[in-house]
Amino acid sequence: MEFYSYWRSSAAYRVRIALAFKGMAADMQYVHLLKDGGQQRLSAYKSLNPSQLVPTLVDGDLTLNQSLAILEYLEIKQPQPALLPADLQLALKVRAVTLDIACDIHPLNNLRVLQYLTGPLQLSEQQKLHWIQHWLQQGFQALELRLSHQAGNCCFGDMVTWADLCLIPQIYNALRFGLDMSPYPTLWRVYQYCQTLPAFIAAAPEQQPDAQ
Ligand SMILES: O=C(O)/C=C\C(=O)CC(=O)CC(=O)O
Repeated sequence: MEFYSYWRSSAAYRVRIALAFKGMAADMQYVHLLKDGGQQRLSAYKSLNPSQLVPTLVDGDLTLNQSLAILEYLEIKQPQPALLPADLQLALKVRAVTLDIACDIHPLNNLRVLQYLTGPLQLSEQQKLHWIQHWLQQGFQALELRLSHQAGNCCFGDMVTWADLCLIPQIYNALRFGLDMSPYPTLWRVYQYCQTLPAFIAAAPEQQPDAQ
């Protein structure tokens, strides 16, 4: 398998955690989102992923974008150790949390959106930061309420699931932008716990060879 990653991409970070957790090897390919005007825009990468986003996974004939689809592929290819609960209702709730993060939080603060705010829309850095923190706060408030009753060490009891794979990179991103995490004690507790697990440590942005 080849995996196209960027150290600070929270979508790539989700998949790196899954690869490490399942002990699956991948040939890492690095796409620098800022260098050369954004290497994701170079034609070689664009032909692999017309969305010009990371991550992309290539496994034989299969070229797959979207981190959640890639997580699903890895789960099918190597079911153990599982990252989804066996209980159907719980597994669906895990999926809903992944969508809360991947659809409703992360895209609003993604690089291309921020570049559009400060480029064509001419927002100041301070206005950009306000935008970022506003959407993080909205998303995290809902997640805190949703998870406070069911979280243990992880979002769903003590089992590491896709929800944690999405949450921890999103909190990493929030910390980058100076978000105060004190209103979200459950999310913060899960973050602290997951940071002690080997798969999360190995997948962390600062551990990647393309980190600078
Ligand atoms: O400033 C940079 O290093 C460029 C890009 C990113 O971090 C990736 C993102 O767009 C944020 C994210 O995925 O959470």
